[in-house]
Amino acid sequence: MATAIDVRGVSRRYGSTTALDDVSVAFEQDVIHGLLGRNGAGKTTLMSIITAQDWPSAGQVEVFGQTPHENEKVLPRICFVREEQRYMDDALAKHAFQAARDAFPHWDQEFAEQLIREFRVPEKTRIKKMSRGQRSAVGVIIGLASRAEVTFFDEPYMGLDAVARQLFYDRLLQDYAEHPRTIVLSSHLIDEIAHLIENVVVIDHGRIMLDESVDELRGKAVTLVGHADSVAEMTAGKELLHRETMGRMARATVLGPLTEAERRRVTELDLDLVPVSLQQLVVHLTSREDQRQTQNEEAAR
Ligand SMILES: Nc1ncnc2c1ncn2[C@@H]1O[C@H](COP(=O)(O)OP(=O)(O)OP(=O)(O)O)[C@@H](O)[C@H]1O
Repeated sequence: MATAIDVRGVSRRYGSTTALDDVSVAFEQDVIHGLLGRNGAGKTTLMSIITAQDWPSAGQVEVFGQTPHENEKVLPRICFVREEQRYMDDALAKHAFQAARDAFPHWDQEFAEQLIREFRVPEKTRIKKMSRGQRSAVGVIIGLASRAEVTFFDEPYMGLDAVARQLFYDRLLQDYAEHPRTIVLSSHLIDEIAHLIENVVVIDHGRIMLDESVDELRGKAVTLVGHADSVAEMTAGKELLHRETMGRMARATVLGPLTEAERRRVTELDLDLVPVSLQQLVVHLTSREDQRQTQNEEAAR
């Protein structure tokens, strides 16, 4: 698979704050990536640098093999939709759509009009006067209809209500299936976007903690549900991520795939194997990685 975005040794300091600390990561082409991390982790900073809206203090970024900064060959191929998108003071939604139509070579006007109807965007209202959700919808529509080869959504859907959010996820997946492209969705709500993403990049304190395919990640743990004694037998000696009991029943998530023999025993014990929550897995793996990095730093001192 080809690489769409290559970030090498990127750091970004704002005064005494290190927003990104020697970040190296590659985003594969034509894949939906999740860029996950807690508040202040460095997600927006990383996206701003890749999309040439900010400069790194050190390191390099390439999009399709070229530096995006001040590069007219690359910039029209990148769309960055952010929650607090700024528009001209008296701009109406139709002005924002018109500007996007001019900026993005693959813009699909018919698709944009369909989305405007579906998201119920009042085209003749000043964007400044719109509700937060309506403003979010303007960004989401631009992100989808631009069909940019690399599209970043920086939590633009946070202002959307449940119906509009579902609509965004549905349209994103449908359109991506017909027009594959590189999409990066940033969020701190992992389970909310877990069904959309194929690859997970987790950032914390400006450092990459995890970069893995969702399938590989899910294969790293199993959740067992059934009689508490049977669950206890199967989880003995394993690293436990989560356990809850409900009367005589238990539900436990353990790290590590099961062997063939263990799988047979699971069937004998009449236990159910259910999909693992990506959120639990990411939280666990990143806190473990965090401890490891802290220990390494202490050892180096
Ligand atoms: N322009 C700036 N000036 C000073 N500090 C900044 C600036 N932009 C970001 N930071 C700091 O850099 C760190 C990373 O911020 P960033 O916005 O990238 O995080 P984030 O992961 O997008 O967070 P959130 O999920 O809360 O949006 C934070 O500590 C933030 O305070």
